[in-house]
Order: sequence, then C-alpha cells, then structure tokens
Amino acid sequence: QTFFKSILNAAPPSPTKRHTKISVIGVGNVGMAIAQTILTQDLVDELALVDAKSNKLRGEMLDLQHAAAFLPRTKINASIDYSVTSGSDLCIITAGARQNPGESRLNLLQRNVALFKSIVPPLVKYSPETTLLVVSNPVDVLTYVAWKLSGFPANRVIGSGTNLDSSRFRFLIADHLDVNAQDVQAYIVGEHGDSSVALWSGISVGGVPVLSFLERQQIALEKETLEKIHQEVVHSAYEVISLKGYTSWAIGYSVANLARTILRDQRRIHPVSVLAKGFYGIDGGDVFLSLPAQLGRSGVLGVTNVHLTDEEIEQLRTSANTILEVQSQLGI
Ligand SMILES: NC(=O)c1ccc[n+]([C@@H]2O[C@H](COP(=O)([O-])OP(=O)(O)OC[C@H]3O[C@@H](n4cnc5c(N)ncnc54)[C@H](O)[C@@H]3O)[C@@H](O)[C@H]2O)c1
Ligand SMILES: O=C1N[C@](c2ccsc2)(c2cccc(Nc3ccc(F)cc3)n2)CC(O)=C1Sc1ccccc1Cl
Repeated sequence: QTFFKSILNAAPPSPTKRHTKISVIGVGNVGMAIAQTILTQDLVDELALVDAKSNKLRGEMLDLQHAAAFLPRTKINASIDYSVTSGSDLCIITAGARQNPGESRLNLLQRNVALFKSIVPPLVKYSPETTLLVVSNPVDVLTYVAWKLSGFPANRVIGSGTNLDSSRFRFLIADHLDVNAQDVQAYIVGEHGDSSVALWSGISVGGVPVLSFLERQQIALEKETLEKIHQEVVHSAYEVISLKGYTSWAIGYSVANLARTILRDQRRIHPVSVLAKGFYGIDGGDVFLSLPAQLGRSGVLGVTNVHLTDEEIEQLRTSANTILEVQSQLGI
C-alpha cells in the first residue's frame, strides 16, 4: 500500500508553468547568503550549488534541505560536477580566492581569472542560454573576464557591480532622513568599491527629488552631508569586514533581488555592471562598469541615459581607463 492513495488520473502539471533554475557557484559566506534568500523568497523550482570543496558543498546542501519543512518546495542539488547546473536560467558566480595578507589586488585578480577559466566554460556548456551574474571581486574586471570566456552577448553577462554600494547608500540616506529605505531612490554607479560615483541629482524620496524634500522638511542636507554619506558607504564595507571578517546578508539580499527581477522578468532598473563601452564617451575598449540598467528574463534589456555632470562623467572615464589598464595585463 502506498503511504496515501494517489488521486487517479490527476491532471498533469500546468504546461504553462515553466521550470526555473538558478545555480550558485561558490558556497562561501556570499554564495550561501544568496542561496538562502533565493529559497526564502521562493524564486525558483530548482537550486544547484557548486564548489571546489566537496565536503563543504554536501554539508551546505544537507543543511538547506533540512529546512524544507519551513520553505517553499525547491529541489536542491549540489556537486563538484558542473553537469548539476544543466539548464540554469541564471548562474551566480561567487567563487573566489581570498586576498592573502599583503597580496596585491592584481595578484588576487590573476588567481581569480585562473578560477574563472575553470568555472565559466562548463557553465556555458551545460547552460548555453543562461545569464551569468558575477559577484566575485574585483567584480567589474571579473565580469569582463566572464563575458570574454563565455562568448555570450553582453546582455547575458552582468556584474553585481555597485548594487551593494547603492543599497548601503539607500540605507544611510533613509536612516539620515528617517524614512523607509524602499522609498529612497539613489544610485551609485561606475567602479564597484572605493572609486564608485554617487549620483546626487538622482536621489529622490517617495518620488520627490531629495533637495526639494529637504526644503519641505526643513532638513539641512547639504552637498557635503551627501558626500559624507557616500564616504560612509565605503567605510562601512571596511567596518563590517573588521567586525565580522566578511560580508554576507546585504550582498545576499541585493543579489537575490537582482535574481528576482531577472527570473520574473520584472523589467526593473538596477545599478549593475554592464558593458559600458559607448556610453558617456567611454570608448577606449571593452569595459564593464555599473550604470542604471533595465533587467528582465533575457538579462540587460537596456541602459538608462541618466544625466551625469561633467565631474561624474570624468570619474567614470578615469575608472574605465584604470580597469582597461588592468585588463590589458590579463592576456584574455
Ligand atoms: N561584489 C560585491 O559587492 C561583493 C560583496 C561581498 C563579497 N564579494 C566577493 O565575493 C567573493 C566571495 O566572498 P566570500 O566571503 O563568499 O568568500 P569565501 O571564501 O567564503 O567563499 C568563496 C568560495 O569559493 C569557493 N571556490 C574557490 N575556488 C573555486 C572553484 N574553482 N570552483 C568553485 N568554487 C570555488 C571556495 O571553496 C569558497 O567556498 C569574494 O571575491 C568577495 O570579494 C563581492
Ligand atoms: O562589503 C564588501 N566586502 C568586501 C569583502 C568581503 C569579503 S573579504 C572583503 C570588501 C570589504 C572592504 C574592502 C574590499 N576590497 C576589495 C577590493 C577588491 C577585491 F578584489 C577584494 C576586496 N572588499 C568585498 C566587497 O566588494 C564589499 S562591498 C565594498 C567594498 C569596498 C568599498 C565599498 C563597498 Cl560597497
């Protein structure tokens, strides 16, 4: 006798419900925070995990599976064999070597490029129609590396870029103004990390440009206050690292938010790392930088032509030239 009497002639599953699948490569602090958020938010039918450490991989898979009683039903697989990623709609790459004490960023980059040469080709082999979402650092250069190694059109290779920078920026502005961060629209663009560019003109609260909002609320928020908030975005990254040794929750939620927009074809605009050649006079070569981009099931649907001041454009071009110089030494 089966455990329960099956319903004879049960209707087949709805043909219109398309099976969705995400693969996460790298099950470290970042990869597992992303995986956990994807499960909690019921974003996919299937989640595949890949890492180089098989014991850690199996341990993380089992630990997630044991939460099944509290989560929407999602098939969770894990393997060091990339065939487990077959048919992925989205492949999120968080695999990366840790920066050794005193190691130069270029040396770290060269180690991560070597990793990508072993990661990207099998992902492409098993999911030729997937979109690649790169999180590993240095994220703008590694997104370029993933694009070159994949042979994909640029719309299907995205870097998380300044998505985390912008979410920290929104939190800090919201905290300063005592409003909900979901009602704060604010973009940081350009190079992820220390050299990012905050777009002051684009900051709005509930659709009201921040400057006029402040006049109505009689809150003084001069330019230097905004600059201090941008500096705090950078400082807070170092503070979190000094306090807990890594970052996970904010990057986990911000990348899962990108996955939701892509998988559900939301056509929302996010600050992410895209092929920026041709925008704002960036024409020295193929370089990925963050710009507000519309995302959907096919990846990047378009890049907004947001107004930038001459100073902001100059900062983008400087970042582009720095990145192009680093890329020229990679031999890719
Ligand atoms: N873009 C951003 O905003 C942002 C924010 C935070 C962290 N990061 C970056 O994300 C990356 C991961 O950070 P983390 O804290 O999770 O690091 P971590 O060391 O905890 O995890 C990295 C994982 O990658 C795995 N790995 C290494 N080589 C591999 C390979 N060849 N194939 C598959 N997996 C492999 C390791 O086994 C490890 O589990 C780092 O590069 C970090 O700088 C980026
Ligand atoms: O929140 C972080 N944590 C990291 C981190 C996570 C685990 S170990 C280090 C971080 C924190 C601080 C600095 C820093 N620098 C860095 C630059 C290039 C690399 F290739 C690797 C690391 N990285 C990785 C990272 O990119 C972030 S966001 C971040 C970093 C610096 C400035 C502004 C922001 Cl919004």
